Amino acid sequence: MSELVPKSPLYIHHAGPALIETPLLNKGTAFSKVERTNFNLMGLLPPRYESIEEQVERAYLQYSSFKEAINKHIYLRNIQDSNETLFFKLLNRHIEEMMPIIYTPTVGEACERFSDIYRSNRGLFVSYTERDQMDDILRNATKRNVKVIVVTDGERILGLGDQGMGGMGIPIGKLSLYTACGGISPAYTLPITLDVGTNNEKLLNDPMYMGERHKRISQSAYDVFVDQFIVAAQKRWPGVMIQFEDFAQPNAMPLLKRYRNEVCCFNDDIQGTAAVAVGTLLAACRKKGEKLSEQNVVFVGSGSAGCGIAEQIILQMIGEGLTDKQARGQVFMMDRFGLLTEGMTGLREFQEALVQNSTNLADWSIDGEYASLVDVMLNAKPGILIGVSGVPGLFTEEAIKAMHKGNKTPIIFPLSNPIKQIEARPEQIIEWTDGDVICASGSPFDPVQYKGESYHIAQCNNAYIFPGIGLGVLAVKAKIISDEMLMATSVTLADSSPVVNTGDGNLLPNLKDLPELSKTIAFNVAKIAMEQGHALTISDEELRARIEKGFWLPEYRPYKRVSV
Ligand SMILES: O=C([O-])CC(=O)C(=O)O
Ligand SMILES: [Mg+2]
Repeated sequence: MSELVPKSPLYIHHAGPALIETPLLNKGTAFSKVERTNFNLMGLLPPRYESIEEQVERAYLQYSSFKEAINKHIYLRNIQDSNETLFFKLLNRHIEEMMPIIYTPTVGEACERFSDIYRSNRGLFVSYTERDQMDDILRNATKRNVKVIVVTDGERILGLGDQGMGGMGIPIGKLSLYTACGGISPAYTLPITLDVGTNNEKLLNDPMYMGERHKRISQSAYDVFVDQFIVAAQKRWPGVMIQFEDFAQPNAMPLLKRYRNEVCCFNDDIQGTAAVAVGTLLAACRKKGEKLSEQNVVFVGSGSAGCGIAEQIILQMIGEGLTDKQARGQVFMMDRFGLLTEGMTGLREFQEALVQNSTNLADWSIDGEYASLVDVMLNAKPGILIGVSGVPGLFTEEAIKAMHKGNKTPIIFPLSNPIKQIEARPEQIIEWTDGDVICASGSPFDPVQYKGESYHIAQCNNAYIFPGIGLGVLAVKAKIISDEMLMATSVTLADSSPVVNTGDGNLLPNLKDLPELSKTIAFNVAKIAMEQGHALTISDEELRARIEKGFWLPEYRPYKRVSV
């Protein structure tokens, strides 16, 4: 359809080699004869004129010649750094195959080996030692009209811990999905890494490591530095949306609290993961014909992601009629010491609100001093188990079997990424429950074959959520991102569950349907933003038209030269 609509020309200054070397503008062999003449490109390209379709075909052949996922990743990143339109066309064509390559799980390895596989620059590296030049650094961004920033400090990359400057792979991967699935033009996106050092000894001792070679700076210096960055970014691109990504627990929640009412921002690991988890849980409960508020829920992992999901579940349960106290009584948080209970010391503020009180546990029988996962399974008889620990193997056979004994068709989500950090693999969970389970994971898995049946594993990943948030925020220029806007994303996701809607099919929409889902999420997010007075007010038709018209598609536009 889009091919049939004549594209309006883009007026550009670049010409000659500089044009071919600008990834946002480069068309490679697709530059027409007229363009090659007008922009001084004659002789710089092989003589044949190709369509983007032909370019995609060649790129896919080259891509397929690589066996290892990391080499495929390097190849795709190279295309992205030389021709963004082609990169996104290729990605759109093969999203199911390529998402695990540009995103989790392969992006985890790309972060761990960032310095080894480094090819060319993308985004901004804002390092602590260069903080006096912050404004200059931001001015150097090759994109002038930035609307979405994903920023990390590399301290908690997926479940892989501190990757220092190598964490940059994550903002790059997330923003690729903003474009591929959320239609945000790559001209509007900017990945940023705040390099404040690393406590990863392996990196500090690695001669190849390209980041700042010192331990992470002190908390007080860190707070001032992040503040300086947020202020500078808002000054450079007023109203820019900022997604905090993969910050470690001690900083993630405080940063969110500090900025969420001041600037348009959210934390993907706390709020994005909570939104996708609640949306997927709502769909799973509807599939069972039950309510979320009827379930006991157990978390393995009580960091900011786990507690973020727990609070969102509690809100949902309250919405379904429970009191706050009743809802909290149904949510059980475990960390490395066992179940979080009243009176435990050393808990963070956001964990304090989620401890179990002793009256609730009065009739529990447990083996040791603290309740183990098996104890919790046997006593709480949860319908839902969620893993956000980053520790592989924590869902043991004994615990899963104990859960299944107390609950028919349990809902089990091992969400830790990448795959090597997962609490239990889907095929194990299916075997231990004899196939009587609803399972979703954070990273992608092939369908599991068990006793002649095929089990599709939903990928309960915040990628279902954040592209739509960005699209909605941009459509109405939202000033902040409220809890209600996030809640709307969960409900939208649950409402688009194929199995809920048709009684058949998967728990979550297919990845190739993400652009359409993002548009619906964007519409619902923007509506709430307008209702709450966080955005400009426009009619539904206008909103729909903006989302549709603003949705960037990877097609080459004709170029005209800016006359000087
Ligand atoms: O990046 C992903 O796949 C999901 C996520 O935010 C995380 O695990 O930190
Ligand atoms: Mg993350």
